[in-house]
Amino acid sequence: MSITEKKLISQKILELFGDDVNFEKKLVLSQNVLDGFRDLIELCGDDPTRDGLHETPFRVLKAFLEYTVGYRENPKEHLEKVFDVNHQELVLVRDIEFYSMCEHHFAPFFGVAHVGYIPQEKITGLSKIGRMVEGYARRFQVQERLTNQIADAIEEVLKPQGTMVVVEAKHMCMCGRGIKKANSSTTTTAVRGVFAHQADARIEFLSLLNR
Ligand SMILES: Nc1nc2c(ncn2[C@@H]2O[C@H](COP(=O)(O)OP(=O)(O)OP(=O)(O)O)[C@@H](O)[C@H]2O)c(=O)[nH]1
Ligand SMILES: [Zn+2]
Repeated sequence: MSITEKKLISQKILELFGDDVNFEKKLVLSQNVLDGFRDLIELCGDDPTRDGLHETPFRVLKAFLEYTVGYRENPKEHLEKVFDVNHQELVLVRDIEFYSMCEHHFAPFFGVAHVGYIPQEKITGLSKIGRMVEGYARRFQVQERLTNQIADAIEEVLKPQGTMVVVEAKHMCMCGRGIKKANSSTTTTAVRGVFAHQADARIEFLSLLNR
């Protein structure tokens, strides 16, 4: 790579991490990552210097920062905007779309989360539940952990009577490679408080979901 190209790449990395206190470390890591992606392209059988692929390693680096933006926030904090409203029945926010990254293959998995809770004293803004889901999804994940983290965040911040989360997702690592089951999808649940102890509460949640 020419000196001009190296300078250009350092400039782009500076734009990404210029404000970061660990800039020097991130510069070295980024350069290593770019070298790694170039090697990967070559290993797969293509030429990393050809026109269409030349800028791909940097694009992939940027895309990965976007897939994992959740590491750079505390998703629970979104829920902390609470209101004291006397509502003692189920609040269900359904079909919250998310896009996550399987930690085993770095392949996407995506779908919807349905998040329900029965408040005690506090409720939160509905959009904040979506923001919290996004914060946990945008990491290297497995679906079960994602499901539990969503439930635990609601429990910890809102201290409700109970929380129930259902996550439905499609895993590209099962569709496009490996076992290649393109139509398969996975459903996971997490229940806390009254949802763990009372079948009626779970039935109400599921019947609303299946309407
Ligand atoms: N439980 C769970 N498993 C997942 C998730 N995402 C991917 N996996 C699984 O992680 C497992 C990794 O298995 P390994 O045998 O180590 O890897 P592999 O040889 O690539 O496996 P195959 O996918 O079967 O080809 C696979 O069975 C995946 O289906 C997830 O969110 N939850
Ligand atoms: Zn996977």
